[in-house]
This record gives sequence, C-alpha cells and structure tokens, in this order.
Amino acid sequence: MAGDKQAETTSVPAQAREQHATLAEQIEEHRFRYYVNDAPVISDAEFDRLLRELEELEERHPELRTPESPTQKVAGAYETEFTSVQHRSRMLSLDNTFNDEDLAAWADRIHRELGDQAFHFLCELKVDGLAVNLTYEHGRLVRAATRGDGRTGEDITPNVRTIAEIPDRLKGDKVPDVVEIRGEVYFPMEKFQELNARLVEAGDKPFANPRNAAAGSLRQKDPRVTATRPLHMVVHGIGVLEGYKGLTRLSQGYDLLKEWGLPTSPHNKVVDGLEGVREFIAYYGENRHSVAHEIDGVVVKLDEIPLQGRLGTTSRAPRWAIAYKYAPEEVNTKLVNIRVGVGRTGRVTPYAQVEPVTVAGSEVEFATLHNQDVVKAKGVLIGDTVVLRKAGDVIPEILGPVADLRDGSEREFVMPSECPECGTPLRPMKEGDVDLRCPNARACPAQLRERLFYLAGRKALDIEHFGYVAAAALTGPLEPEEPPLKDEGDLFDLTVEQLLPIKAYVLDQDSGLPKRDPKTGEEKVVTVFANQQGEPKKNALAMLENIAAAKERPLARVLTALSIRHVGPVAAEALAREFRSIDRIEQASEEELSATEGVGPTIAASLKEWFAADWHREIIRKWKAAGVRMEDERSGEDEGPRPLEGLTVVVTGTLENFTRDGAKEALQNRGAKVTGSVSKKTSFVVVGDNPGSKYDKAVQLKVPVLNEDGFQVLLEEGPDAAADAALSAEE
Ligand SMILES: NC(=O)c1ccc[n+]([C@@H]2O[C@H](COP(=O)([O-])OP(=O)(O)OC[C@H]3O[C@@H](n4cnc5c(N)ncnc54)[C@H](O)[C@@H]3O)[C@@H](O)[C@H]2O)c1
Ligand SMILES: [Zn+2]
Repeated sequence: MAGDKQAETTSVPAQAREQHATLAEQIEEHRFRYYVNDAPVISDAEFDRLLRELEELEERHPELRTPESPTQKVAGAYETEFTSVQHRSRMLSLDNTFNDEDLAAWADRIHRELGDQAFHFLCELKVDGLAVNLTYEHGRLVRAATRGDGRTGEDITPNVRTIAEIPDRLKGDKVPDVVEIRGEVYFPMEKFQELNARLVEAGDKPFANPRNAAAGSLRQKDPRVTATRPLHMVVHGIGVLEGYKGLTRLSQGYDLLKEWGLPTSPHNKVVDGLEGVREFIAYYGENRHSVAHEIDGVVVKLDEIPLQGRLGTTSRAPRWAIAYKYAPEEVNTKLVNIRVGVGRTGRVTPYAQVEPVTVAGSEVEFATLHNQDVVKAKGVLIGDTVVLRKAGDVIPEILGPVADLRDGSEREFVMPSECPECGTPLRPMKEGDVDLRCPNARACPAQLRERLFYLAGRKALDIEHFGYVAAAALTGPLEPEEPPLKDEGDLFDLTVEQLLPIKAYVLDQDSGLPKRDPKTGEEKVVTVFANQQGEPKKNALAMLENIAAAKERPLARVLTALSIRHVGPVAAEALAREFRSIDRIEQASEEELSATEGVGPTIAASLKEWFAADWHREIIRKWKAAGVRMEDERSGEDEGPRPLEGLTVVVTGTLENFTRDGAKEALQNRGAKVTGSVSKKTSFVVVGDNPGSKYDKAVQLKVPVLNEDGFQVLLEEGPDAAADAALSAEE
C-alpha cells in the first residue's frame, strides 16, 4: 500500500465513502435486530464478515475510521423499554481472530510490549450467550444490566433475580464494598426446542437459536416470564472492585468469585505460553459439545492484572485479551421444501430440503425433521429462511425460522396421508404413535430398497458392489416394468439375464430422489448393470459373485439381514448363540425367546410377529432352497463336545482366575446357558467373593452352589462331578 501518509493527505474516493456508509448502516441495522429485537436476520458469521469488510475498508482509508464508526464502538445504545443504567467501569467487546497466525501476532505484540516481564495466559471458553453485568454492594445484588454500548446498559435486575444460580447475597465474610461481575447468560441447547414448541403453540414467534432465546428470555418486560425459562450463567470477568485488596491474577479472581457463590467455568486453564493456548484451542475444537453451553470460540487473556493495565484498551476492546473463533456451526439458508422419506421399517419421516450451504466443512442440502410434530414444534414454514446447524458428525438440523424475513409467501407443511412411493394410506403403527408408517412392508419400493441396502451393508451380509444404486435398480426400475425383486426372497436366485435390461434413475441416498445431470438438469437414467454393448458390467458380475458368497455368512448376519424390527447385530448374535438355527428360533416360544440373555420381551414379540407373516416365511424357504446357511455349525474354538448342554448357570461375585465375561464364555463354549437371575431351573450358581443376593437366593431355592474350585470341576469334569463338589446348601 502507498502508506498512511498518503492516505491522510488524499481525500477518500467518493465510491469508498459511499461503500462505507452503506456497510455502516447495514451493520447498525443488524445490531439493532440482534440486540434490541433478539431476532437477527443474518448469521453471526455473515455479520462478522460485514464488520471485517468495514475494517478492511478503513484500513485502506483511515480517514473513514471516525469514533462513530461501528468498528470503534461496542454495539450501540438504543432506546428500549428498559431503564438505562451506567456501568461503573466500561464493558468491552473482544477483538477476534480466526486463525493461528493472527493469534501468534497478538501474542508477539504482548511479548514486545511487556519486554522481559513474566506472564501467563488464561484460557477460557467463549460462551455463546448474552453479556450481563452484576453489581454487588456489600455482598448484595443491587443491579443487573445488559452491556448496551459498554457505558450504558439496560436495567434487567428483576429478570436476573429469577436465575437460580445467581446469588442474591455473596457468601463468606470477606465480601467487597462494591464489585461488578461480568458474565454470559445462556439458554441450554437441549431445552431450546421445547421453548419454541411452547411459543408456537401460543401463537408467538419462535426463536432462531438458543442465543436469541437467552437474550429474548432475559429481556422480558414481565420477569415472571423470564422465571419460566431455563437460563444459566457463567461469569468471566470483574469490573470495578472496591474494598478488596491484593488481587493480582484474574484466575485468583475466579477462585474468589467461586467462593462467593458465583457460577464460574470449570474449564478455565492457566498456561505458560502460546503452545498451551494452542492445545486448549485444539482440545475444545474437538470437544466442543462436551460443555453444558454452546461455545463459539476460546478467549485468551493475560492473567496478571497489573500487566493488563499496562496494555490498556482500545475504544471497543481490551488489548490484553483476544477471542479465537471456531468455524461457525450455524448458517442461514432457505427452506426450499419439506419432503417425506420412507425408511426400512416403513416409518415416514419429513425432512428438509434447503438451498445447499457449506457448514462445518461440508455441503448440506438435507436436514432431518423427525416427524410432523417436530416440524410444528420448530415453527418452520416452507419458504422460510432458517437457521441450520451442523455440529460435528451430527446429522444437520434446523434450529428455527428467521421469522422477521417472512413475506407471506411461506406455507405450512402438511403431512401426506399416502405413501409417496407406493400410494398406500399411511397409519400409525400403534394407536397414539406420532410416527406414521407405510403398512405395505412387502412391496413398497422404498421399504424394499432400504431393506436391501441394509441387507448388503457391513453389519449384515456385507455384499460388495451391492450399493444403493443396485438396491434401487432392483426394486424400482423404469424398465422392465416388473422389478426383478418383489421382496428379498429371490435375491439369491438373481441371474445376469435379469440384470441386463434394467434401466433406472440413479437415486441419491440421502433423499431417495433421482440425481440430475448438472448440465441439462434432467434426471439421470442409466442401464445399471450393462455397458453400451449390452454386456454385463464388471461390477454387476462381481455383485452376483458376492451375493453367492454371502450364502455362507454366519447365522447372526443372516438374521440381521432380515430387517426384523429390534433385531440388530447384537440381538442377532445373542439369538444365534442361543438357538443356533433359524428353525429353532422360529419354533421357540415367546417365553423362551425373551428369557435369552440380550433378547428380552420386545425383541421376542417382534420375532413372533415377523414369523407370523407368510411372505416372511417364504423368504426363509427361498433362501434355504438357494443354499443360504441357516444354521451355525459348531466350529472354531467351541468345536467339540458340549458337556454342559442343557445346564443353566448363574455366576455372581468376583472370581480369582476368571473375569465375569471369561467365566461366561467358558460355560457357553461348553454348551451351558448363562443367565442373570437365580430360579428353580438354575442348575448351578457359581459364587466368587462378595456374591450378594444371588447367593442367598440359591440357598433359599436349594440350588447347588459352586465356589471357584467347584467351578473348575464343572468345567473340567462335568456336572456330575460338580454336584459332588457343590457346597451343601445348609452351610
Ligand atoms: N447476526 C447478527 O445480525 C449479529 C448482529 C450483531 C452481533 N452479532 C454477533 O454477536 C456477537 C457479539 O459481538 P461482540 O461485539 O459482543 O463480540 P463477541 O461476542 O465476539 O465478543 C465479546 C463478548 O464475548 C463475551 N464472552 C463470552 N465468553 C467470554 C469469556 N470467557 N470472557 C470474556 N468475554 C466472553 C462477552 O460477553 C463479550 O462481550 C458476535 O458473535 C456477532 O457475530 C450478530
Ligand atoms: Zn409405501
């Protein structure tokens, strides 16, 4: 750049002046919406971008940086319905950094200014809430105020008094004459949806996110309303302090605040240098959601109070502190449509289709909405600008609408009464269920597609080259008219001749919608399994080979592949271990099933229901005929005789030479059944140290009790020898 000298002498071009005025006006408007209405219409990241743009403009034209510029002020002083109050010492904002380079530059500046003075950094979490100042005189809370423009805030004392964790009186006998305590009031994320549901129900505007909910709840004319809101506070600063001597470190100050009964953060950490700061930043970047409140970054402060004074402040922020901001998790986008998808079990769930946005590093186009009640509770309308949140690996979610941007063209979502894929009227599974289901389990193309996709997945038969596209093509092709699979029964009989003519849309896995050609916008149609010469693609052949190979999978995987409700891989393992064949599972009584460890009554009922349907039993019959393994051989480590077959054993207390699982496994490998509770049917109870009530029960029911030696006898010599080695029940 040409240097500041020149900028001072040349006048600012009209265009830059105009751009400055426009930006400043926009920023002021957004601040008003944010601080006064508690209803911003742009995301924080967008707001920060505007402010940065203004800063850069002023960087190039320093004459524009007047004291009135939004870059030089702490938010603003507004006429509101609250009484104004003066803070005794100013409440400042914080300078922001978004990368390590700027952070290091800040630390360098401190080193330069302080020369060879030793100092420490105090690392804190940046609480995403609203700033509040508490004034205590002689230990009594006399005033609570918002930050306002930093000098004058709004008096919200009665509202703040409703927050349980803010003490009316400071604890202890060493309380100062006057102290100003700064902190952040926040609204917990997990309570947010509940609040919006209540507001929508009452015909009020829902909040766009928890931060706005905190501000809106605290800034209520009627403190009784505030009292109904689950507000919390974290304190993170001290303003004026009179009548208390000897405080030299801010971290000590926090200890003091804690003694006085104020809610300090358990996450604060004092470190020696920049490396420690970086570790803190990295740790909470990874563990952002391990904290009770939302955080939008980390605040790094100089811990030594006298040195803070030496560095001083600018008109809007201290020089001795800086905020390091994490990548935003919230963005604003348009809710284009609410669609419904049909899942593997027929559950019909609405989901949001939004204008694609990048958030937390990935592009998002769909967000879950769970069910029609959730849509209502969130208060979103189709066409709304909404706040979308993508937190870590969690599925993207819509927080709430930006109601102030509505223009009347938005419309309410209506849950369809028929399945979007097969037209069957939807109904709740059980009376009173919120979730609606498509009852056409067998032939609904959506359900079959999802079941096949699951069946071929890692947890079930693990069939490579059998992905979502294949599942869709086999169940809902454009050509031929009849899909080769009407249910999963014919899966193992598929032939290459059946595959070749199949033409289908390429369905998107997230939405189940056809993918479109990016150029023409037309839905993509492909011959899924044949190349242009009409020969089978390599993938198609590999898929068929892998389907054939899947016939050899162990029983647990076959069971999982059947998509029986509640029978996931874990329950399937338990069933396979206990019954060892699909026939025995089918024949077992509901009592026998639910007595199986790891199974229980819900799964037992679900199994009975599943086997009751003809078309399900037909699947089993066809799979058997095709050679699918429906029985586990005794192989591997549990090969050989099963000397304990038919016994039921309970293990209790601590054994010396076995862990609990080890003991269980030793028994199961020999064919015994291990259960958790003692009954008359129990063959043996094995007791270690501190056995507890199961021992008493065994004695009471006269079940033979084995100590660890007796247990060894059971394993090595069998039940008869063990019976001789049993402790007599009278002992
Ligand atoms: N979306 C919009 O339209 C809009 C408009 C205005 C402001 N905003 C947002 O509001 C925020 C407020 O801006 P700002 O100027 O107050 O700056 P800021 O929020 O970035 O930083 C200053 C504030 O951080 C708070 N804070 C949280 N934890 C702290 C801790 N441990 N120690 C010290 N302070 C802590 C303090 O209350 C302090 O006032 C920004 O994130 C901005 O994006 C958004
Ligand atoms: Zn259907």
